[in-house]
Amino acid sequence: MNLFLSGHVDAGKSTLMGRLLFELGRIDEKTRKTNERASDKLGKGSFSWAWGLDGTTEERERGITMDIALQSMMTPRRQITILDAPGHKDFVPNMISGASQADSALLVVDASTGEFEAGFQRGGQTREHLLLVRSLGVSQVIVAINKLDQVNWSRARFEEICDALRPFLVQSGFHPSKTKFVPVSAYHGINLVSSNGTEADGLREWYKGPTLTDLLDKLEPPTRDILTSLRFPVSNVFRGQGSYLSVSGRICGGIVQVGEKLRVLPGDEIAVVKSIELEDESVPWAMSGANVTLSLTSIDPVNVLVGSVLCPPSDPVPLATVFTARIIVFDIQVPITAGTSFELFHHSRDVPASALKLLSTLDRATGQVIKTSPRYMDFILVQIHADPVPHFSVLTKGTSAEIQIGLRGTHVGSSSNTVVRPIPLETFANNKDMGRILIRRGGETIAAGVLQNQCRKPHVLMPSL
Ligand SMILES: Nc1nc2c(ncn2[C@@H]2O[C@H](COP(=O)(O)OP(=O)(O)OP(=O)(O)O)[C@@H](O)[C@H]2O)c(=O)[nH]1
Repeated sequence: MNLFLSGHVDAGKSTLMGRLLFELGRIDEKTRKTNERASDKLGKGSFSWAWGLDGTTEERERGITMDIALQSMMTPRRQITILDAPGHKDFVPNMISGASQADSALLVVDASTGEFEAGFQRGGQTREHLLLVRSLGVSQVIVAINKLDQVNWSRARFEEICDALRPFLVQSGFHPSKTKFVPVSAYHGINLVSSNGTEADGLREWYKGPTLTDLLDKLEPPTRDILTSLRFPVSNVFRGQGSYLSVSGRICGGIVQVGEKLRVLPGDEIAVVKSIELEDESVPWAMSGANVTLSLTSIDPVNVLVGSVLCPPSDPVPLATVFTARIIVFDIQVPITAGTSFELFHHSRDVPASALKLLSTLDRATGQVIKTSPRYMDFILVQIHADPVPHFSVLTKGTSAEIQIGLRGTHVGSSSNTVVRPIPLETFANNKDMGRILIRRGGETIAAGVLQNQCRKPHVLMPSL
């Protein structure tokens, strides 16, 4: 399973995972001691557990996670790949890339006084992460209520936080039966694998439920579509051993085998799979859902980028610059209108785009069309009279709608011309993993959606606007 670790900045995600990996035997005592000594030296002793995950020097010096760190662990019944996402607002795009590879989520919240509230208020990362994760198809979430040692293991505080989160989780689309809460102290390693020991006395007085590991062990394994054509969106590109080019990411459909020829989209290049690495082991094949690294030959590295999609030459993903999508608008202040510009996120790719047309509004619960074909005059009237009633041509918070989206051009070299480059996009009906998009504006996620269909357009040169 791919477990997406999320939460507000400093909630204790890296500490929790570092400690859990240690308790489960993935980090040995020697490494732990080395991390402890090195973090003490930098005056960051409290981050020693996080060092198991925060790998780069900058991350360690700043004490924050910036990129997606991958780790794996075994609980008694599950093999879990952890995607540790950055909690800091500036790194939400990295987080989206991680969330789009996940099957389930572990949300860490800080129970200390005022901290949960800061993360949960509007603009806090707890809300945004939950919405994003659900929009990207994750339906199971475990909420670890952390740092309970700081509030004397208060049962009232634990329940207060559960009560605040429950309605929000339901509103965001998580089914209550797939939402679990667990009290923990990551730093002291309490209730991660066990709640034994005198330090956990305060917790045991009122809590007899499962540990975090028990809950991880009971996550429902996702179904994998292995009968569809291979879809491999590239989330990282690096030089591998020898002269090979390595790409990593999650297989979003089908099976990949060593020796297979794959088309790299966008483009006409064909690469050959030299080897496949899964969980640090070389394997002859891997299937949908696995996070793998592929070594490629016969390919010029300039043709493979983060966001490229690898697929069989006989069944390529369609390329598009214009397409329709069904979206749900998040809690926004400035409405979306025809012409609104934004950043479109699709797996690890983000491109400038805009809403070309608002086609219809939909009932959020049933998906039924409420209104279609808005007239342009309606839009003008709304603007002139500043009509406060949410109108079809203006998408306000909470609305669901079908819209047409067009990619915008990017400048090429020093010329004033912009090029609209088509990107590989597959409909949600064809492949659920490949058909999801997120829309962000000014550093804030304003909507999430699924792809309905693509309008194929030739690769065109457009004058800059
Ligand atoms: N008292 C106490 N402190 C904790 C606990 N868990 C984490 N901390 C402290 O909280 C601080 C932040 O922990 P991190 O693990 O770096 O937090 P994070 O959520 O990974 O932060 P980002 O990577 O910046 O998003 C560190 O000083 C930890 O020692 C806990 O259970 N109890």
